[in-house]
Amino acid sequence: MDIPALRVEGLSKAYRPGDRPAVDGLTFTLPRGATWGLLGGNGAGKSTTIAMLLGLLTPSAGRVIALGHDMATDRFAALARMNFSSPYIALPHRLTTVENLRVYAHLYGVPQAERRIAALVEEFALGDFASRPAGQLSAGQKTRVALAKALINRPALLLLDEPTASLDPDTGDWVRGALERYRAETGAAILLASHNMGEVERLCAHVLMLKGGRVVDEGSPAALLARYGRDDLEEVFLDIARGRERVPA
Ligand SMILES: Nc1ncnc2c1ncn2[C@@H]1O[C@H](COP(=O)(O)OP(=O)(O)OP(=O)(O)O)[C@@H](O)[C@H]1O
Repeated sequence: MDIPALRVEGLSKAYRPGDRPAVDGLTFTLPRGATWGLLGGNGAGKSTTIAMLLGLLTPSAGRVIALGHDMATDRFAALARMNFSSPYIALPHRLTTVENLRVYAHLYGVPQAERRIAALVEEFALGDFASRPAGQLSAGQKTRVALAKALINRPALLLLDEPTASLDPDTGDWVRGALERYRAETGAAILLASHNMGEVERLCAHVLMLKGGRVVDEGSPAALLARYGRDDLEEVFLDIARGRERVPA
């Protein structure tokens, strides 16, 4: 039987008892080798979802099965084959780019770590600031180091929270290409939370539209465009955010 990259069942989180849940009964199955998008306005529950998928935040209810491992009971087996990048989690700022990559390579037990680091320095063009402390890098440079860190253990499941948010359009485009290549070469699955509709249209086979912690619509970008009678995902997003009815089929 083919084990999906991620199975999420009835996942919910209320930060305080009695609060409206930030994530409310999320259920989906991410197949291996697919890139899916998690879209939603500010406060829709994307980061809370990703934090629960990584086991950083304990769900109030529901289950996460990552690469066949239940995150509640068998988290470390899954985490060894997962990785992530998030603008909310800083790299140790006194360590240089390469020292950071060495620390993470060690944590993940990456074989032939120096070769892997050299390949990532090359791929993400980190050479100019390889010996500079992470705390002295620009936001865009930090993002590239964080993405290199996210790929260090060749993860089978990659969770990306706003992976290109601080990048200029050219670098953002190039990072999207690198992610596509990584997925094509390794068959990894990627879940991507993003506000960038162009990015989601380009990378994602399927999109979950979140509002108030719930999936209010989902489908391939093409199916969503057709369903709402729109030309781009930005318009679909605005329709959903503003509660406009979809165009009748
Ligand atoms: N640590 C926390 N304590 C209490 N409430 C929180 C906490 N973190 C997030 N929330 C609330 O949970 C809800 C979902 O927030 P979350 O950060 O998951 O949304 P998001 O979709 O990632 O938003 P954004 O696009 O703004 O990053 C929001 O109402 C937010 O205020």
